[in-house]
Amino acid sequence: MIPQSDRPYIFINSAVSADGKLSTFERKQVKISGKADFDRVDELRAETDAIMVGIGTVLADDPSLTVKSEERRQARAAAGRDENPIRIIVDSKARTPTDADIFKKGKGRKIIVVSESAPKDKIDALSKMPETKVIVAGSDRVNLEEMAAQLKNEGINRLMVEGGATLNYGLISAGLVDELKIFVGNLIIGGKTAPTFADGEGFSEDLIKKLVLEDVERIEDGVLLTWKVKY
Ligand SMILES: NC(=O)C1=CN([C@@H]2O[C@H](COP(=O)(O)OP(=O)(O)OC[C@H]3O[C@@H](n4cnc5c(N)ncnc54)[C@H](O)[C@@H]3O)[C@@H](O)[C@H]2O)C=CC1
Ligand SMILES: Nc1nc(O)c(N)c(N[C@@H]2O[C@H](COP(=O)(O)O)[C@@H](O)[C@H]2O)n1
Repeated sequence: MIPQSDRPYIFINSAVSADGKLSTFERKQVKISGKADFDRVDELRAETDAIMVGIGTVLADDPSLTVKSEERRQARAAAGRDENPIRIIVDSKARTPTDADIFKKGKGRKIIVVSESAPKDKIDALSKMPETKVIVAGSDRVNLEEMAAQLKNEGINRLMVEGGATLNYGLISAGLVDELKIFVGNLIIGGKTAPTFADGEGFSEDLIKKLVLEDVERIEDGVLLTWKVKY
């Protein structure tokens, strides 16, 4: 586990259904959050240095990961920051499409984190995208600890992760997550193959992660839970 001083402060924000799912079994995006929760997420985005998702989320949702409020974008610009936080994709094999929305929507830096196993032509194509840097960490799959240290060197002190299920699990099992913000919405999605908050291989009983509850807040018909991760 790398010391917190050598990496950004990392928190995950996710919206789950009452049965803990992130999306449907077809991996179709679901509006779990209502207007008030999306606005809370927008404020969190505006306050962070960078936002990260896994390639699975890019291929499923094609998110732009921009700050939606004009006022918040202007406040960032007035403070000498880019209008949007740095948008980061964890993408071992460099599968990010060059026509993805993160390249088409909003200004600001993008970082694609790949492994040494990524095809060179794909890395070259991504490196040529405007305001985009490709970082290599790990041999076959992205090494998340190495990535976190490199992101600190890029000047990122506060990093917001927005899923998905595999990346959430990978970061938590690598001991890289400080805080979780989980909005539990008023719906049941169901499905044994639908992504949950943390998928991956799962922890054996002795390695299960324990959390400390920091806050509980009702937002419309859902609940926002804030937890710190115990290591
Ligand atoms: N409700 C919500 O708040 C959110 C829901 N989602 C949903 O989650 C689903 C996507 O989740 P996943 O398919 O699990 O994809 P993911 O977004 O977690 O990306 C997983 C990919 O990350 C890459 N990766 C590279 N190195 C890794 C490492 N060391 N550890 C872990 N991952 C690594 C791998 O290529 C892996 O396939 C979609 O259905 C999407 O709609 C995604 C984000 C937020
Ligand atoms: N906070 C939240 N609530 C939901 O109900 C959601 N479905 C998500 N999904 C995440 O938001 C991303 C879309 O971002 P853009 O609107 O394109 O900027 C999506 O990819 C998930 O990460 N989040």
